[in-house]
Amino acid sequence: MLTNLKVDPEQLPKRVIVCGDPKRAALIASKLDDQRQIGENREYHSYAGTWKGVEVAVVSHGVGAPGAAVCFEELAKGGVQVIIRVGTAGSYQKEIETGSLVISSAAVRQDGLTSQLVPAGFPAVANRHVVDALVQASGANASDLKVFEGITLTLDVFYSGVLEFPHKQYQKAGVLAVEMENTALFVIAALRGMKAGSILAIDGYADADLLESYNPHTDVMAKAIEAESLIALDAVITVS
Ligand SMILES: O=P(O)(O)O[C@H]1O[C@H](CO)[C@@H](O)[C@H]1O
Ligand SMILES: O=c1cc[nH]c(=O)[nH]1
Repeated sequence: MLTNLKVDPEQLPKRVIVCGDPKRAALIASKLDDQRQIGENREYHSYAGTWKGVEVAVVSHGVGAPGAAVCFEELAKGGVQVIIRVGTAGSYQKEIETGSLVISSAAVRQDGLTSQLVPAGFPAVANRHVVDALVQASGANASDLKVFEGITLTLDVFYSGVLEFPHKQYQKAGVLAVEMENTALFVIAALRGMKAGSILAIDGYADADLLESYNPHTDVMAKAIEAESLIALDAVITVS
């Protein structure tokens, strides 16, 4: 039994969709055939079923890299081979508007977790086959939504303290979006031999004021999350 997920590895499919929010996990899982819950403990809610005839799991990892890392490590222990994160993020570029999608090709390691796992120069990169599969699946599922591909940033901070967010320098460097778990996913996947990728629905422009207007519970976001979920499900079953 996987200790924190409380999932029996024998019941765990080798292809997994992960997301922060347990309710989003339930929503994505509801699209599967033969859907069943295979675990529930803390923020980790796990489901299994089939998508277009292929066994897939959906697991929530909560907010932030350390808790998510526990999830990703236990999925690796359970024999998982392909993981795609279906997340939300703030935009770093004005042309990437609310409701757009971003496929992360790599993530800047501004989190604390990965610096305790690997040296500073170790890259956090998505698997190229997973990125390709996400781009391919976007063609069929994104319809009128704009889809971007590029570097994202992972931060530990959601509400700032007395220090300023590092948004401006990364906006200038061409980073597309900011979220809180991609580096943990990409580094742990590299260490444990899993293929990982991430697609993000944009919930606003990330400047110092974003958190005052932050609202991921709108119709525009629901549409983007629906589209990215279908894209990720199609992609996760095509990666070999
Ligand atoms: O929507 P999820 O997948 O949780 O992703 C983003 O949303 C959370 C912050 O509200 C963080 O977990 C961040 O990475
Ligand atoms: O970390 C996050 C997640 C969503 N939106 C943000 O602005 N930041």
